[in-house]
Amino acid sequence: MTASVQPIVWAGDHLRLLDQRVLPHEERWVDCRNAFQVAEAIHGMAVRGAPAIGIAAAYGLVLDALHHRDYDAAELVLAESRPTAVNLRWALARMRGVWRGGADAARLLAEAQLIHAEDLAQNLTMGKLGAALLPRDATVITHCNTGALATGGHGTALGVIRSAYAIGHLAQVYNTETRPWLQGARLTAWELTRENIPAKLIADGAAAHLMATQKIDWVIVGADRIAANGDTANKIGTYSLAVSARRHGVKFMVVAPSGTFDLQIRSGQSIPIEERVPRELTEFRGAPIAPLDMDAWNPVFDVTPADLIDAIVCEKGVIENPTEAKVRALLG
Ligand SMILES: CSC[C@H]1O[C@H](OP(=O)(O)O)[C@H](O)[C@@H]1O
Repeated sequence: MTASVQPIVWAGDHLRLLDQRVLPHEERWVDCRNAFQVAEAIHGMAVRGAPAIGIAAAYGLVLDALHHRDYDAAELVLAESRPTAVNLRWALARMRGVWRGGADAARLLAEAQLIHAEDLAQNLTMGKLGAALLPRDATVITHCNTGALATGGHGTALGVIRSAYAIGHLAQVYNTETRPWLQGARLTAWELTRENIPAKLIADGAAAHLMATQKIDWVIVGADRIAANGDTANKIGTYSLAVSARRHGVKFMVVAPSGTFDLQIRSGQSIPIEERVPRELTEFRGAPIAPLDMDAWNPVFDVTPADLIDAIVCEKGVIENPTEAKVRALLG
């Protein structure tokens, strides 16, 4: 079972990206013909989501290889497009391994397409593993967008939700709006409503009240980088969801493929947190929300300590109550 939407499409000599800046009310595509244009699409969040930006970056290298452009320059501009999601660097490293072997554009394309296909397969595996942790007719909260739009298809946390719904283990989703970029209100809502999965949108600030007043079984989120000890960087607001979940006896699940783990860093303190421009907070689509002279601080990720996480689901298996020993045992 895969989601109907495919936001990343290889079109023979260019890459087509479903522009996530204008969903859900407009379906517009961005056509990229070189690595720089893919890097711009990643930085500008036309394509976003940790696995999706890794997949897009892999295709970006192919675009430049097709025209025999400098590989190192292409890799650098892509690597610098966003700092937190380690999947970007993981994909670039995997492609470099192939290029170093003297690969031509056709071989690089095959590897990019393999990364893309493997991500979908991993998400379907994680969907099954995560759905099995949920009780029948579960009620869950999810944050940001972790669906087909953020991955190679099906999704990570939203993939667990899709898989759980398919087997009767899901009665209700509450998806947070996820300010300031509204991945939840615009993208997760779009994916859930297209598939008639029972969901209610909530303000980010309503999640703790929901957990305090109603039976919530799990909070299920994605990840952008997971340190060796299980500390997890994810969309801003994830940490406060984890604190509220622990306070109210709600279980907390992180869903991420193995390409999201960064075993080079031992704790979340070493994860670079992306800060974006203040106007993403003070405006929405160019319309001012705050006074024009209002400054803002706009970190777009935070780190949830491993001791607030009940389970990390990846395609290699489930890590319950994650510790460095357990993470390394599963992921080497
Ligand atoms: C499937 S992981 C998606 C992950 O990426 C999102 O961040 P962004 O929308 O800024 O790329 C968010 O942290 C999601 O959990």
